[in-house]
Amino acid sequence: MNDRTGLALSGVTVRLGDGDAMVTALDDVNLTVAPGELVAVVGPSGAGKSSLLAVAGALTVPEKGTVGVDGRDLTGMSVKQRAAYRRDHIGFVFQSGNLIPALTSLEQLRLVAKLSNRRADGRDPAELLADVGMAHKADRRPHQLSGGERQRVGIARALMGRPSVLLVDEPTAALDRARSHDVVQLLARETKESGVATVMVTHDHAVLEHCDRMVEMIDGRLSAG
Ligand SMILES: Nc1ncnc2c1ncn2[C@@H]1O[C@H](COP(=O)(O)OP(=O)(O)OP(=O)(O)O)[C@@H](O)[C@H]1O
Repeated sequence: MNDRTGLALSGVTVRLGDGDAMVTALDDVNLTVAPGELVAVVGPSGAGKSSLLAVAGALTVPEKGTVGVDGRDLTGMSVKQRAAYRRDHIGFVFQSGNLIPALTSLEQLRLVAKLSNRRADGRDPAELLADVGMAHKADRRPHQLSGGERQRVGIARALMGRPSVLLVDEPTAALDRARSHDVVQLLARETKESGVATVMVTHDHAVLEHCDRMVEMIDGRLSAG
């Protein structure tokens, strides 16, 4: 964890579509997120928030600019290198938890351990499940869990490989107010404890109090909120 410097996007420009339908989804975006920091990204629909997560997670490569994770620039990597880097250093949490229907909570985490090359220094699935308050539901499958519980398992799964960067897309979209606070509080705590640089896209202004910082995205440009 000592060689961590977090996430650094510099001069990132992403264009999507082609011809007349070309859209500048990200326009010269700069963003740094330190290890242990939780940064919220807000902004209207179509502003470029998903595009930001996609470049930060090495799912897409920007037309211009650099995307650094712990000082390594992801934009110069081959597709294969990026996939490996993503698997080993970046965690994703999606709106609905995106869990595998047939697997229990514990099995969701064990599967990650099995697929990862970094098994030796990964987290212990049962311990991590206990950390996120889900030990008592280790044997439940996703359809037997509430939305908030599914998110907890999704967060634990994303942290299994000790990622440097955690990318979270609308984690409270399907949750009521109390559950939303619980889930973002958990994210804030895990961010600190595991020293991960976390970016959370949200429409939910009620949960911003748990974040270290907020930035606003409008028309592909980022400004301090
Ligand atoms: N594959 C694509 N081809 C062309 N344009 C696209 C494509 N994907 C997204 N866009 C456009 O790029 C811009 C940014 O989209 P993006 O999905 O990043 O916004 P967003 O802030 O995440 O929106 P939302 O809050 O609705 O999810 C929008 O104008 C969108 O219409």
